[in-house]
Amino acid sequence: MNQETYRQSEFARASDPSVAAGSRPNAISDTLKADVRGLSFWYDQFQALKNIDLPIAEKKVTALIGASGCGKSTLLRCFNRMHDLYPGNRYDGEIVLLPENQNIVDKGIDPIRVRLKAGMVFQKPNPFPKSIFENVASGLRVRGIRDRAVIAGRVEEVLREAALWDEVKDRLDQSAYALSGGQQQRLCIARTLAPEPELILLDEPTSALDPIATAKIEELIEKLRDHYAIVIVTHSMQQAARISAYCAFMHLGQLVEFGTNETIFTSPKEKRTQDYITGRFG
Ligand SMILES: Nc1ncnc2c1ncn2[C@@H]1O[C@H](COP(=O)(O)OP(=O)(O)OP(=O)(O)O)[C@@H](O)[C@H]1O
Repeated sequence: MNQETYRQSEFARASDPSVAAGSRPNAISDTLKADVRGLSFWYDQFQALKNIDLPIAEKKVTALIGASGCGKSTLLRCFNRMHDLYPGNRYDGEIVLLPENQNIVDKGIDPIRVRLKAGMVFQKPNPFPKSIFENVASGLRVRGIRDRAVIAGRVEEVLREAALWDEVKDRLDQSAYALSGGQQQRLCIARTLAPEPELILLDEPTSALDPIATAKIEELIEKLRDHYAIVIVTHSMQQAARISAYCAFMHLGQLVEFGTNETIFTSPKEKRTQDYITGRFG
């Protein structure tokens, strides 16, 4: 265990007296970027998440898997407080962002600030009806950056990071809608990277794309994971196996099993996990 990981596990014990040393569920040896602790969530009367404990490792991909309706997207949306847009929705428990030790589902924390820290990319590419340049630049202006040279430099930087620069550098003023679906999705990823998020949330980011565009997004995720903590919802077991370091299998709002990619796909402990990954249900 490295020093930072040790410090964090000590922190987890110290800040949660109900968790005895060494008995914390789903403990991992990697440095944590976020820690979901006893998280429950309600859409009005309906409880969609039940007491979830889930560590999110820094600079790794964590995949949320499970049958339709099990709560994957609901959990992902808690990380950027998207549920706050609807009154009646309610969280209980914590998602602690580390190392700042901030519970991002605490009502006292401004959801807009949370969204700058946790950027989300959706199933269908959703660029703004603006130019390619403006799609990325608008994320910087939200952060209060006004200097045109700084904005132009950062736009180029993130378009390069999103592996899109070479394809768009000569047409930055064109509408984002003129791009292919795969390019639009990489533009949405660039837009998410612009304000320098701490966490990247991907909700089935390739489900609307063809195999070639999917491969490009997966290549991109493999590069981004060197720099960011990434949480991805995917229905593709092959995709989860290819790109994730950790997997969380969910069922009916509960986290049934969490482990390294290798454990989940080769020797899951729970029969329900085994049945799902082998295609026996879902
Ligand atoms: N806005 C909402 N209001 C009420 N219930 C909702 C809402 N959104 C989702 N649900 C319910 O919460 C549960 C979890 O849904 P969620 O979309 O998180 O599942 P999922 O695992 O992401 O499914 P899928 O793989 O089909 O996207 C489901 O029972 C769903 O019907």
